[in-house]
Formats: sequence, structure tokens, C-alpha cells
Amino acid sequence: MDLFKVLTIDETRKLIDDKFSKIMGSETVSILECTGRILYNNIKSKENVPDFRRSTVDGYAVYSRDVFGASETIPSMLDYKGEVLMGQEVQEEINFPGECFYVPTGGMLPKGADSVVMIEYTDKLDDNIILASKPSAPLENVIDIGEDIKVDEVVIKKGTKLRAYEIGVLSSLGYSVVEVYKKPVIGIISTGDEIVDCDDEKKIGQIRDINTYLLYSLIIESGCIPIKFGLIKDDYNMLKNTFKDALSKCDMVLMSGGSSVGKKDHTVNVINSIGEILVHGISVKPGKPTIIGKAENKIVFGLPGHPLACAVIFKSIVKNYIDKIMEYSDISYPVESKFEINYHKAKGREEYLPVTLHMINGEMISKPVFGKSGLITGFSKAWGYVRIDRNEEGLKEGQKVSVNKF
Ligand SMILES: Nc1nc2c(c(=O)[nH]1)N[C@H]1C(S)=C(S)[C@@H](COP(=O)(O)OP(=O)(O)OC[C@H]3O[C@@H](n4cnc5c(N)ncnc54)[C@H](O)[C@@H]3O)O[C@H]1N2
Ligand code: MOO
Repeated sequence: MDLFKVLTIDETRKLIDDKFSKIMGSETVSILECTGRILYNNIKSKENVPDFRRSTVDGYAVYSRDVFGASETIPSMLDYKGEVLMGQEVQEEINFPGECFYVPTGGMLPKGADSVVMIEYTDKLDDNIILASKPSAPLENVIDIGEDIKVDEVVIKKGTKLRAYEIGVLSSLGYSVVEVYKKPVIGIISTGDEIVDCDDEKKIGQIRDINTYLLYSLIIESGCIPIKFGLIKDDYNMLKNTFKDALSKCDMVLMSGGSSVGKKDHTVNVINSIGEILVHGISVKPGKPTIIGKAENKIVFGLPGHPLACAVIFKSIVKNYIDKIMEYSDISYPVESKFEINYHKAKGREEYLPVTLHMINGEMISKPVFGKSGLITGFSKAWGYVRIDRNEEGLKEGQKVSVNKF
């Protein structure tokens, strides 16, 4: 396959969709361990929440018609029938006209009561008579049966990423465990004679490994399990053996470096020796010399060595595939801003430009962070990125742009 017969990002995503149909299986995990996991099935409620009428205040449970028109000058006179105890079913009921029950916040309303008058608006005339000086409408200060969740309602949809709020819903419905997608296991192989590990001694001409750690973190952020297969020298056999090992242990493999056309760029040959190359070159800046292959029915990515290019391809292509196999759609809401300067780019490549955001005179302004894709600080200094379409020639000063968080 010729290098740089490039596909667009959209064509690349479509090709991945066509060639790979894998969907992850499920596992059951405790709700204490499921933050950020993707839900495998719809969660349907077997019950109403709450399943009894509950007071939201400390006060007197009444029939609203009994306090209609009550005021400080002409209070409604109510017969006190007793007290509701927390956590207990109330057997008694109140009768019209004029009966009431004391009810604490969260307590069950007796039958016949549809409203609660807050204690602040009542006076105890004697042991049997309560005066209410304020009206209380039907269901005022009350959570009705099924007001939160109705029986048979789908409360959380399959494919939802579980947050604290969904976990609260699960516990309210009596789920202590939940079925979620298994985390994809992703292998990372970094290649290059010049790369040393971050705590190794470094000589002139060598650089510390960034991509292993960058990818490791991006994989965790994306809800997957990373496995490091180490730093491999530019040696075909060593790379092939490590690649085989990674394929046997992982759902997908990411190789960083060696994706271009240099003499020591072995990634293409190694993938070809076991599987096939599907893409070599994407029209995106940075990240053009990306490789996508298929080996043992698994997807394999050859990511560019330049750290920013490696991150852009992860975010735009790899993450898209990860979401797909967990049937998750990541909806992110960009921040709208005005671009600070005129910025020129060549037509033909989609570009991911890192930017910072600034509130200036009440307007959100985005400023580009310039830097080559071999520099790591481009994204660490930035808040997010602006995606510039491949057919655009750049951005104009003052142009409205959407900034996505990185
Ligand atoms: N003749 C051409 N040369 C290059 C082209 C091209 O089109 N024609 N494309 C350039 C672009 S764009 C990129 S991106 C790089 C991609 O190169 P490779 O994927 O083959 O990566 P390497 O050559 O191995 O490394 C490139 C660069 O990145 C550094 N690197 C590699 N791995 C790591 C790591 N784990 N952590 C930190 N930095 C890493 C490496 O030292 C190199 O400086 O190719 C251009 N060349
Ligand atoms: O992908 Mo390269 O990083 O455009 O520098």
C-alpha cells in the first residue's frame, strides 16, 4: 500500500465501522465500583419511588380543603389525631372535615391527607386542637407516589456512562450490583532506538518516553485497561514478538513511533507479517502518518511518534472506536468563542489546533497555542482544540469557533 494515499477522518471512521463489528461483553460490578462505566442494559424500575406519599417538611398532614383560606386572623381549626413515626407504615387515616396528624420530614402521610402545613404556620391550642394559619394546596410539601420514578419506567438507558447521580438512582431502586460493558484491554508498545524510560539515565541524542504514559492515561480516561508492553528498539523481530504477545493479551494494540517512511519504521511490516494494513495516512494535522491494521481479527493502530499527533489520533479515531465497542456515544458540548487572530492553513487536511480560552470584556476569546507536533506542551498549555475542516484555508480574526475540551 502506498504511503499517504490518505483517507479523511470520516472515511477512516467509516472504514473501521465496516471492517470491525466487535462489541464488548458484560460483567456485573458493585455500584461502589461502577463510576464511569457504561451501562449494558436498560434499567427499568420494578416499583414506584417513593411507594408511599412522603412529607418534605416537619408539620401537620391535612386534607387541603380543610385549610383552604386559612389565615393568621382566621386560622383553620384541626383535630389532632396523632403522630406519624419515621419508617413506619401508618395504619390510621384522617377524616374530612378537620382531622390532622403530625408528620416529620420524610414521614408517610396517613390516608386521607394530601398536603402538609409546615409547623411554623401552626399553633397548638391544646392537646387536641391545632390551628393552621396558612392554606396548603393539594400535594404541597409532599412527594407523591411515583413522583420520582414510576413502576416500569426506563430510568437509565443502556449505553449511559454512570455518574454519581445514576448510581444514586440505582441504589434507590435496590440495585447493589449492575451489569456494565467489560473494559477493553489495550496494549501499548513504544518503539524507537532513541527512547528511554522516564526514570532511566538519558544520554545526548536520546529522549524520554512520552507516548507510553500519554496513551496510558488517555486509555484510562476512556474507560479502558492499559497494558504496557515496554519500549522496543527499532528491531523487526523484537517488535514482531512483542506485537504477537500484545495481540494475545489485548482487545486492541497501539504502537507508537515507526509509522512514517523512515528506514527503521518497522510498524507496517510487522502488522503485514501477521495481518493486513487497512490505512496508511490520514488527512489530518497533526497525525498524517497513521497506520490502521487488522491482525487476528483485532484492530491495531500505528500512531505517529510525535506526541501531539499521537494524542490527536487517539482522540479522533481510537476513542471513537472504543466508544463504538461499548455502544457509547460521547456527546460533548463545545464552548463557543471568537478566534483571536487570522490563521492560515493549507487546504486538504483537517486540523486540530490547540487553543486557550479567555473571557475578555464579557466575550469568550480563543487564542491558538502554537507549536510543532513534536512538542508535548501544546495540549498541556491548551484548554481545548478547534477543529478546522479540511476544505477551509484557515480562520479569520473574530470568526466564531467551537472549542472542544481536550
Ligand atoms: N519524509 C517524511 N518524514 C516524515 C513525515 C513524512 O510525511 N515524510 N511525516 C512526519 C510526521 S507528520 C510525523 S508525525 C512523524 C511520524 O513519525 P513516526 O511515527 O515514524 O515516528 P518516529 O519517526 O519513530 O518518531 C517521530 C518523532 O517522535 C519521537 N517519538 C517517537 N516515539 C516517542 C515516544 N514514545 N515518546 C516521545 N517521543 C517519541 C521521535 O523521537 C521522533 O522525534 O514523521 C515525520 N517524518
Ligand atoms: O503528524 Mo505529524 O505530527 O503532522 O507532525
